[in-house]
Amino acid sequence: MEKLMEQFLEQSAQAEESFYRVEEQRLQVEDRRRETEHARELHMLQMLAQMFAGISSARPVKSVLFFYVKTLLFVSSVFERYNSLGSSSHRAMDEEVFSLVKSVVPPLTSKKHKGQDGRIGIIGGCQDYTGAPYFAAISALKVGADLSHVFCTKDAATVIKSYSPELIVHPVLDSPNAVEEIEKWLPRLHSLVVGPGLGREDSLLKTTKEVIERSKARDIPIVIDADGLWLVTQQPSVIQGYQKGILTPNFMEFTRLFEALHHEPLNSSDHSRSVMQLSGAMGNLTLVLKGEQDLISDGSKVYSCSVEGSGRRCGGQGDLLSGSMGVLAHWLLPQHILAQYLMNPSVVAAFGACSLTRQCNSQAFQRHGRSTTTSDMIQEIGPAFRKLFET
Ligand SMILES: NC(=O)C1=CN([C@@H]2O[C@H](COP(=O)(O)OP(=O)(O)OC[C@H]3O[C@@H](n4cnc5c(N)ncnc54)[C@H](O)[C@@H]3O)[C@@H](O)[C@H]2O)[C@@H](O)CC1
Ligand SMILES: Nc1ncnc2c1ncn2[C@@H]1O[C@H](COP(=O)(O)OP(=O)(O)OP(=O)(O)O)[C@@H](O)[C@H]1O
Repeated sequence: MEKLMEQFLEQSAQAEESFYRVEEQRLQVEDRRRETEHARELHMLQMLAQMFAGISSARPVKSVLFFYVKTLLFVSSVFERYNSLGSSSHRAMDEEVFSLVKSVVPPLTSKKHKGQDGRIGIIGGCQDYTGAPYFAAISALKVGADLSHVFCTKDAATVIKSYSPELIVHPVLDSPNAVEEIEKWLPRLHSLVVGPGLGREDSLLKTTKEVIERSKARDIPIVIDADGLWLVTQQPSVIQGYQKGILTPNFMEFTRLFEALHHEPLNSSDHSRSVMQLSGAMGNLTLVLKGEQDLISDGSKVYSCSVEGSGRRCGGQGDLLSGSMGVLAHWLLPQHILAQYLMNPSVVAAFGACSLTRQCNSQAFQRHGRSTTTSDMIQEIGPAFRKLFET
C-alpha cells in the first residue's frame, strides 16, 4: 500500500512537472509572438513616418495613409507629452497611466487555467518578521495573481501558512541547499518580490543574492524592498543596470542607498533630483521613493504619485505596495510597445502599484480611521483596483 502510494505521489509530481514545462514553453512562444508583433508595428510606424516626411503637401494623400499618420501623430504626441513632463504631479498623467494599466489587466474569462494571470514569488520571512511576506503575498493574490509563493525560513513557515491557506509556503530559505531549492521554482514564476521580512542575517542575504542572480539570468522581473534593499546597499551590483528591476525604498532605505552609491550625504531639500541621481547611478533602474508623494524615476525623469492616501502610517503598507507591484510588473513588462512610444513599463507598474496602495489606504481610512491597519487596506484591494483600473 505504502509502495503504491509512493508511486502515485511520484507520478503526480512528474505530471505536475511536465505540465509546468509545457506551460513555460507555451508562455515563451506567446512572448516571442508578442515581440514579433510589436517589432512589426514599430517597423510599420517608422516606415509611415518616412513616407509622411517624403509626401509634399501638393500631392493627394490617401485616406488610409491619413489614418496611419494620425495614429502615428497620436502616439508621438503622447510620447512628447510624457517627455515634456517635469517632476510635477499631473492629474492628466495619472489618467494616462491608469489607462495604460487598464490596457494590460488580463480579462477574466472562462478560457483560462490556474497560473496564467501570474505566479509570484516572495523571498522573505524569518523568525522576527512573518507579517511582511504574508502582506506582500496575499496582496499579489488580491490584485489578481493566481498563485503566490513565499520562500522563507523554516521557523517562519508554519506561522505564515497559518495566516492564510491561500499561500504556498516553502520553508527553504535557511536550508543548506536553499539556492537550488528556490531555483527549482524559478521557471514557474513570473515575477519576484525580494525583501519583505527577510531580515539581515548574512547567510540569508547570501542566498538572496544568488537567487537574484539566477532570476536575472531568466529575465524575471524583480521588485526589491525592505531588507532586500539592505543587500543592495551592501552590494549594488547585484541589481545595477537590470532593466526589469524595481527598487521601492522608504526614506531611510533611500538615504542609506544614496549615501552608499554617492559617498556623500543626501541633500534632502530636493528629493526629485536625488531620485533621478540614484536611479541613474543604479543603471537607470526604476526607483520609487515612498512618502507623502511617491517619487518614481528611471533616471530620465521623475513622476510623482499623489493619489490621496491618508495620514495613517501603520507598518506593512510597503509590503502591500511591493506585492501588488510584483503582479503589475508581470503584466506590464512584456509590453514593449509601451517602452517604445509611451513610458518605461516598469515606471507604469510602479505608478500603478503606488496609486493602488494609496487608494486602499484612503478607503480603509474612511472605514476605520485611526485604527486602520494593513489588513484593513488589503480588504480594500478589490474595490480600489476596480475603481482605478476597471471603470
Ligand atoms: N508585520 C511585519 O512583519 C512587518 C515587518 N516589516 C519588516 O521589518 C523589517 C525592517 O523594516 P524597517 O522599515 O523597520 O527597517 P529600516 O531599518 O529600514 O527602518 C528603520 C526605521 O526608519 C523609520 N522611518 C521610515 N521612514 C522614515 C522617514 N521618512 N523618516 C524618518 N524615519 C523613517 C521607521 O520608523 C523604521 O522603523 C523589514 O524586513 C520589513 O519588511 C515591515 O514591513 C513592517 C511590518
Ligand atoms: N506621508 C504619506 N502620505 C501618504 N501616503 C504615504 C505616505 N508615506 C507613505 N505612503 C504610502 O504608503 C506606502 C508605503 O510606504 P511606507 O513609507 O509606509 O513604506 P515602508 O516603510 O517600506 O513600509 P513597511 O511598513 O511595509 O516596511 C507608499 O507606497 C506610499 O504610497
